[in-house]
Amino acid sequence: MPLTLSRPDLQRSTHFIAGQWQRPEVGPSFDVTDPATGTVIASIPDADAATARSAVDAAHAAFPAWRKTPAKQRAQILKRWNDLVLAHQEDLGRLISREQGKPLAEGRGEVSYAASYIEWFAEEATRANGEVIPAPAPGRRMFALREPVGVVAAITPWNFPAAMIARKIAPALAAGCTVVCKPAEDTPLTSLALIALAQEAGVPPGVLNIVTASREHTPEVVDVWLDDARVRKITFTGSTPVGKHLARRSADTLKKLSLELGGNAPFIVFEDADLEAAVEGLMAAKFRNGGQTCVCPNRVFVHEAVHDRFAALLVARVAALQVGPASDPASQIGPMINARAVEKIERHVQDAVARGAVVLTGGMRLPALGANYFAPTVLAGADASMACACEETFGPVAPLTRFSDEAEVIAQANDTPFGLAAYFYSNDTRRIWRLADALETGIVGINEGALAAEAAPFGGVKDSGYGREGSVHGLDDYLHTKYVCQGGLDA
Ligand SMILES: NC(=O)c1ccc[n+]([C@@H]2O[C@H](COP(=O)([O-])OP(=O)(O)OC[C@H]3O[C@@H](n4cnc5c(N)ncnc54)[C@H](O)[C@@H]3O)[C@@H](O)[C@H]2O)c1
Ligand SMILES: N[C@@H](CC=O)C(=O)O
Repeated sequence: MPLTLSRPDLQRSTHFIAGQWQRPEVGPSFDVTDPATGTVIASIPDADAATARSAVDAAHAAFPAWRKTPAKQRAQILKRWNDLVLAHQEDLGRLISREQGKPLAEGRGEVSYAASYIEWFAEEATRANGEVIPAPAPGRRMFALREPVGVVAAITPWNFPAAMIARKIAPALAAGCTVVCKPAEDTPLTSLALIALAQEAGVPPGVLNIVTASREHTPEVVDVWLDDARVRKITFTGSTPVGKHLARRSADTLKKLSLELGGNAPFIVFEDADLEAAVEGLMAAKFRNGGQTCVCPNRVFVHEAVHDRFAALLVARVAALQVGPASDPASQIGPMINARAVEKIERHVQDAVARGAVVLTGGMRLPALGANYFAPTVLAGADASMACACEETFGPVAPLTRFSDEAEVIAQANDTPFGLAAYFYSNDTRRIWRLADALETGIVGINEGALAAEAAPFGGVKDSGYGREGSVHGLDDYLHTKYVCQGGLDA
């Protein structure tokens, strides 16, 4: 089915550097495909090192003027960008769904979610206040000023192609930084459309630059940015191995880093929980975007007293999920992003079954729908020896594990190198605060499955990374503090 947009010009297929949409006359390109069908949607340029460098040249040249642009003016541009994103919600939602595969309702929802970060940081731009420090000696005035860090490189994932770009670019621009961006190779079209709207909103040439690259060429592009001392910050969302690689490789130029990496979220259901609410919460947290979200529960611990009742309620809901392409309005679970993703999910399920888990529903690919579909799955009898308990499955699989004791389940929940999100359901106030304190994660959901919001600090601990996106803390990652002291002021 052709992709029809009310603004066809939002479907861009070139780099955007120094305010120009640029497509090299010669040079490699790569295909963007619809994960539902495998059909090619677009062919876009595959950047090389020279293109990556020219993006930094543009961002570096634009930085002095942009940092001096009054915060209120930067805020007004961001507000116009927010308005344009919302005005084109349907087109952007269609683009997201087509290249990423999520159902159209979720695609539209992601557009509002992305816009909420742009609006939030438009407002935060005008509040990057410094401090006047009481001087410890006479005749001095002491200040802490907050300044933009400089050129920021943003590397984004495919699972939220609009929201992850917005959550990085909006605070960078609000702080007065300029940006070079490389979107995920699976979903570049949404990013290009967002940048086209930013240009329309009045972001000056060079302030925002985007280059597209295939998986093969991505290291060549990003290595240029890692080695270039003019790039002062890397902001990355994606897998932990790539995040660690970026941390190692940026050490020589001591860049500031924000890393939003993988998770292995526990979801704990205590015997005193409201089971219907817990099932509802798990459905929202686990099956959003087909389970391809960094905060998706990866391990579900259920108290033995309620395990079978919870499992029955959950299986009824999961078995009823409608799987299909985004083009079908009835679809609730779309295709997985690509063949690698389906292979990993299948491997996790097969490994769990080989180690004694039982499939309560799902458990297999759905080839009649297409190569990238996997049935929403519930497993019982999961344990810590299984791959699905140690690695992020990133798919629609809920592995259930019985537990009997609070201390034991806390230890199990924390027994992972990851620490992004954790969820639990309980109605015991003392237990609630014991758990909130004991869980080693950056985010805790208590009787709630949907946690992300522009006003909330999003980020992890341990191997899930560092830095916070969104909230009043989200701007800090794009600012540094300059201490200024004036002496000789004694009367
Ligand atoms: N935290 C998240 O939101 C998130 C998002 C996507 C994937 N993941 C995790 O990562 C797993 C693999 O997914 P993926 O392969 O798309 O993630 P990935 O980390 O490989 O890709 C994320 C981004 O990093 C870029 N990238 C890849 N290799 C790079 C390199 N050597 N140097 C610089 N940039 C590089 C990609 O092009 C993409 O833009 C998933 O199964 C999931 O566990 C997490
Ligand atoms: N999708 C997350 C980010 C990573 O997947 C969010 O809920 O914002």
